[in-house]
Amino acid sequence: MKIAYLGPAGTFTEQAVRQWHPAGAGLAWPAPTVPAAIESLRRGEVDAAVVPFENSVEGSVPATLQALQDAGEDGVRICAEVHVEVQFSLLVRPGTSLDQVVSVATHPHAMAQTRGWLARHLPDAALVPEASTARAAQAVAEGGYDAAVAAPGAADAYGLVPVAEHIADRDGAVTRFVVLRAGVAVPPPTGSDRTTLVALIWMNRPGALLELLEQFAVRGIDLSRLESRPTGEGLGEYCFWIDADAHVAEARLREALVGLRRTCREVHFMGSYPRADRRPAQVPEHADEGAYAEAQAWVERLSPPAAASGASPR
Ligand SMILES: O=C(O)C(=O)C[C@]1(C(=O)O)C=C[C@@H](O)C=C1
Repeated sequence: MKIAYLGPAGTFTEQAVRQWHPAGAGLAWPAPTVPAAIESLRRGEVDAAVVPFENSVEGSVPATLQALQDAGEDGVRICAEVHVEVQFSLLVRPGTSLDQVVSVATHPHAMAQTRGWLARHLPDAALVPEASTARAAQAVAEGGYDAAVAAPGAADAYGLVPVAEHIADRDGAVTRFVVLRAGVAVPPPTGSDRTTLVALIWMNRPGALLELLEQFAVRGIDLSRLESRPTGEGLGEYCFWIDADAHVAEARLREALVGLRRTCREVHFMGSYPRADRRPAQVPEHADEGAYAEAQAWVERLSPPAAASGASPR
């Protein structure tokens, strides 16, 4: 399997690839940006793309959400997720000391997670955003900057050394990565699944967001994430990214999707896939498969199809 990921070698995304597909990691293609990884999947040059989705401290990764919004429902789908614990080191060329550092490069999400440490220890340093933490480390090796905030493992890849370790402002940060594929079947339900949707509601309709949430609430579906993002169509035009703790094969989610489709301007199905933490879904009794099957059968008994009831249309 050929896998594209946000490169170069040494990113946290590469760690996610190793976790998801240890055998495929050696052949993986380090894409320069998230959109480039997704585009290579759309063009059929790779079988999967692994990209960062959200971080427990800094929130969602805009480049990924935007690229997926641009790709639309028919482009690519999420088929798995991977959680990676992130830890940051300040990497320099051998021989550089902390007081010699006047420029620091890293990915904006890594910058945000180490902002306090950088302000305390390098208040005068120029902070430069780079495409990834490993790209920043590579640029330090090339002489472009004095230091990079990167994964500890990136030091070996680029001949750098840590001048400081564990520099995150909060311990235990986790980044959630998603595995994208094109033209493959939805993975079967496992009892611990998530479904990602993008919904565009009628913005001028009072109660439209409440109506969207009700589709899940009345069917006993827990939402683990709800985020509004601009659609790009104009000021005040938003779409909602939703993570629902259910699988599209379950009756409760299928009915919720019917409700969303009827009441929203647009709904995009981005994939149903197993949760990385394998936490079993909490399904209330009134929303389990048995409850839906029993209720459906009852409705059918109430009004049999016209032909079967013997009624002749006039
Ligand atoms: O630059 C990397 O190493 C990445 O894999 C990207 C990324 C991100 O987009 O959040 C992943 C995890 C860290 O939070 C910092 C950067």
